[in-house]
Amino acid sequence: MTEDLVITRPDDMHLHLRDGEMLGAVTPCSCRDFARAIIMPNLVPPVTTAAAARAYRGRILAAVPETDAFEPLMTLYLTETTDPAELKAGFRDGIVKAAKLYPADATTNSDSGVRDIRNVMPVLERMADAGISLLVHGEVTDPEIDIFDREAVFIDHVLDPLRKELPELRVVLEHVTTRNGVDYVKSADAGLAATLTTHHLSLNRNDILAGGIRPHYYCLPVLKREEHRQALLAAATSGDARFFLGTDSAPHPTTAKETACGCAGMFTSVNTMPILATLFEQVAKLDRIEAFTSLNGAAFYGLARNSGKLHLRKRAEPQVWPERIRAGQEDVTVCDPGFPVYWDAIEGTAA
Ligand SMILES: NC(=O)N[C@@H](CC(=O)O)C(=O)O
Ligand SMILES: [Zn+2]
Ligand SMILES: [Zn+2]
Repeated sequence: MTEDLVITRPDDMHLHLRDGEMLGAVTPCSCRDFARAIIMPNLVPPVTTAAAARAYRGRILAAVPETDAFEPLMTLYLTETTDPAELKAGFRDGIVKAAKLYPADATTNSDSGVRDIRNVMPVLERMADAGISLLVHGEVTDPEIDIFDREAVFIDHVLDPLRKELPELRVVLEHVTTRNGVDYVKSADAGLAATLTTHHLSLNRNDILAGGIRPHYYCLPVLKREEHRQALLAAATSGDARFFLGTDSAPHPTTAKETACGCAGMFTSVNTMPILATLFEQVAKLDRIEAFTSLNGAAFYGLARNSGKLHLRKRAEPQVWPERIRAGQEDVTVCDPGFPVYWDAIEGTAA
């Protein structure tokens, strides 16, 4: 049985590549299937200047295998002291594609993030004028708010008022995890889009907690109920151009996940495309996978469509990936989607 689906080479519009040995280990995993990626700036210290973004881009390119072509699209980490002129200059030079808003302490390496959105309004106004997109980790950090409600509360209390005040600001609600988030994006006329992750499309909160606690399924925003996963899958497979793939592949050493207080993040860049082909096939929407992974995101960012192709091939036997990938002295555990995957991503042509 050979069923080949040939699609435009995908882009990953939300990716963590880290730095050092981890960067060296995980970058080739993204290059295999993806032509470009929006690179998250939450390094330690964070990427807050155009010069730091340029240097980081150089380190990423040095980790790209010679046989691959991969374009890192850099972002700046917004802080309460971000200089709008610096951001605009980086954008004008083409090195900076967007700025990322992390509410302080919302997620991995977000302690330099924004404590009060009022404090960055002057930067956001300049971004709106210049057409620079704001990418948001959309969760409030108030300890009074239940962790499963933090995205919905962020939308109501932060995002919606912000968009009313600055309707021209282009916003990506990153890793949207709830029906509320999907409905909110759909309700907007223009200038609002959302990325959807591999793991939020594949898994729900039972996968973390039922039958034993599974630290490899812990990520932020945390996995939600099945009804939310269904809403995300419906959005991803709808063809609606406001929804596109951002894997949020976020590698942490296995030792930092399998511990009493484990890090948030799943490593999915290796197997995202086969997992997505399986999910889209399950709902008879394989014809929509190209829009979701390869067309919608590029259109939002005003990028040309990739000329390379990716072949997705149906297999007789389920896929087996290495359980872990070595990264220097550490290793990273590959995300197990929890269902058999009968697709391969093969013969990616770069050109
Ligand atoms: N998604 C995650 O669970 N973790 C990300 C940060 C983020 O995207 O929020 C990371 O950098 O580890
Ligand atoms: Zn995030
Ligand atoms: Zn992320």
